[in-house]
Amino acid sequence: MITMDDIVREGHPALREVAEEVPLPPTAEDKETLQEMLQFLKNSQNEEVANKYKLRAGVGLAAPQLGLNKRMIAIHFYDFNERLYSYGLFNPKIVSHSVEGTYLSTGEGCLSVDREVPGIVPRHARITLKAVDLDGNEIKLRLKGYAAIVFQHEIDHLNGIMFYDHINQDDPFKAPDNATPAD
Ligand SMILES: O=C(O)C[C@@H](Cc1ccccc1)[C@H](O)SCc1ccccc1
Ligand code: NI
Repeated sequence: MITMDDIVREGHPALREVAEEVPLPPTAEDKETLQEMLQFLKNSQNEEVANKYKLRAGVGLAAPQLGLNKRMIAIHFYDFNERLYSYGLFNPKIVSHSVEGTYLSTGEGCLSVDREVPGIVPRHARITLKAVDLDGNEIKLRLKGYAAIVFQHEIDHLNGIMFYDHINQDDPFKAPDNATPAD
């Protein structure tokens, strides 16, 4: 099972690389890895398992955070309306996005960052994403609000981008133009 020991921390080169497309159909190994990434998120949100294995809660995980240069992400969370988002995705791609922006008023964190980095992280308010899921199906997702933020955070990891790269260094808590908070 994946534990925090498997998650690389800032400074590791994998977090600053552009990850490679995964050849499809996926190998059994790539499929197994993505399934383990999804299981990690479920484990991290289960109090008993998280305490036993000292897991930090996570709603998303990208393969580069395991030191793997592969375009794979796992997502697992319930949004504010209790809708479950649970996906293992190969080669996710944002195909369109809104001009309007959004952000979490409390900022963002990252399982690969063992420190608080305060500040607003501007994100697209709505995105349309295409990917291949664990069953090999091509899927298209239209996302907004918190869900859009989580998927953008993970897809950033595939492009070597960390959440704090987006924070306005001159005024970290300045609300971005044309943006409304998601929370
Ligand atoms: O490091 C990661 O990629 C996982 C992040 C994803 C994330 C953080 C902030 C905003 C959107 C996505 C972890 O989930 S950080 C810990 C966490 C746990 C529960 C809720 C929000 C953040
Ligand atoms: Ni992260």
